[in-house]
Amino acid sequence: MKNISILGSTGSIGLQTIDVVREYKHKFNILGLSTNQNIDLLEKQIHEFKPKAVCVMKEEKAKILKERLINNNTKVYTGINGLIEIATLENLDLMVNAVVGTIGIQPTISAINKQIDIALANKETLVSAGFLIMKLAREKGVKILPIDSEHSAIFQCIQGNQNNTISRILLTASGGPFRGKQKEDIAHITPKEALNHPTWSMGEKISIDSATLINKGLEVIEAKWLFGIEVEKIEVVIHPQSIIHSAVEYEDGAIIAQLGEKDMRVPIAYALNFPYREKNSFLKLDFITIGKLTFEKPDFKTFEGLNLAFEAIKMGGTTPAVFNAANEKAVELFLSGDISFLDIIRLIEKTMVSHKKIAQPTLEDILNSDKWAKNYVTKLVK
Ligand SMILES: NC(=O)C1=CN([C@@H]2O[C@H](COP(=O)(O)OP(=O)(O)OC[C@H]3O[C@@H](n4cnc5c(N)ncnc54)[C@H](OP(=O)(O)O)[C@@H]3O)[C@@H](O)[C@H]2O)C=CC1
Ligand SMILES: CC(=O)[C@@H](O)[C@H](O)COP(=O)(O)O
Ligand SMILES: [Mn+2]
Repeated sequence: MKNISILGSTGSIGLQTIDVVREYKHKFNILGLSTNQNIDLLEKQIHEFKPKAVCVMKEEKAKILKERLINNNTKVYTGINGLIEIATLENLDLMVNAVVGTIGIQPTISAINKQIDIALANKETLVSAGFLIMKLAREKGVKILPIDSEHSAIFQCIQGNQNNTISRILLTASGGPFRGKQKEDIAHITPKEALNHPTWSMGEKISIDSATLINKGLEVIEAKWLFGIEVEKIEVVIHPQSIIHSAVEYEDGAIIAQLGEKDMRVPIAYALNFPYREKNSFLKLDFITIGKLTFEKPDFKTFEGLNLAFEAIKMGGTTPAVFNAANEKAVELFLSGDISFLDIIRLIEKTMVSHKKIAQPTLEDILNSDKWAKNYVTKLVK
């Protein structure tokens, strides 16, 4: 039995992780769960899995849940300290980080310090603090197992090839709901249109990131840290069918790709069962039904956010943290109807220009830069 905690168990990845646990009931025991505020769903999960402890980020919601669980053995925590508690519970073997945004940084670092392996969906954590996290994980001998579909694909393609040099990573992208559009076509699109992802069903924030192609920018940075590869060797390829989840080219010209249905439970199950592949009931890919797979160059002119991501990682230091934080805040403002779709990019750019980079940041510098960038974007919009 592997003891796991799921941070963000009420979200898209969280729920699919729960599904994976149901699929392999005999293999996993849930010790901890967490939500931002969805206590109704968390309560159902508590009754099903009887975890030792849960965290409800919002204090007022945590209070209500505590009252509902008066005769229950599950402990209810709240706030960032509560989230860290769930990430570091005694006897935990694996922490699944499925929260959205940089709130995931501190629990990840705390779990690594306790030598708990991480299954990581929360890409913002690596984009912002990748250098510190990967260094700490190496020092503590902790595994960071990717859940993000492209990174899981790359991770699968490098198994058994660790002694060979990668010449190129082919990072696939669906192109999002506005693939093929010009800037003027997307200037006035609504959140509903932007949330309509062509191939995946995901949480709101990542869906908007896919629409701006910033998701791919975040993923380039995530891949750099996870696989220790220069960004110059990462090529973004638009692949509208989302069947090839990414590929790795070696020096001899051989390209190894990972393919599969558009089902996040496959990379989640791989991370949870690593290094084993366990049988499951998930839908399998049928080549004949797919017919053909196509590829295109990304449109950097329309989707400038992708350029900004490359710029941010080349600048290094606290710049990727600022790029990420400005995006997080701008996406929130777009979803609440306060700014337009193209404002997302304008706000990130302005924030990056005004930022005074710290070249060798500590964790505190990164958390401060994150806070600064989010406040800066808020002020720009007021
Ligand atoms: N969805 C997908 O298919 C994929 C997602 N990812 C990445 O995985 C991560 C999660 O994405 P996704 O599942 O789509 O997101 P969702 O928005 O669906 O879920 C996020 C989860 O985190 C909780 N949460 C949100 N804000 C906070 C906060 N401030 N403090 C504590 N908990 C919080 C939510 O609680 P509540 O329910 O109360 O809102 C929810 O449980 C993201 O980093 C995303 O980029 C990567 C690849 C694919
Ligand atoms: C499922 C997954 O991993 C997402 O990150 C997905 O890749 C988003 O689709 P885009 O390729 O459109 O960004
Ligand atoms: Mn992805």
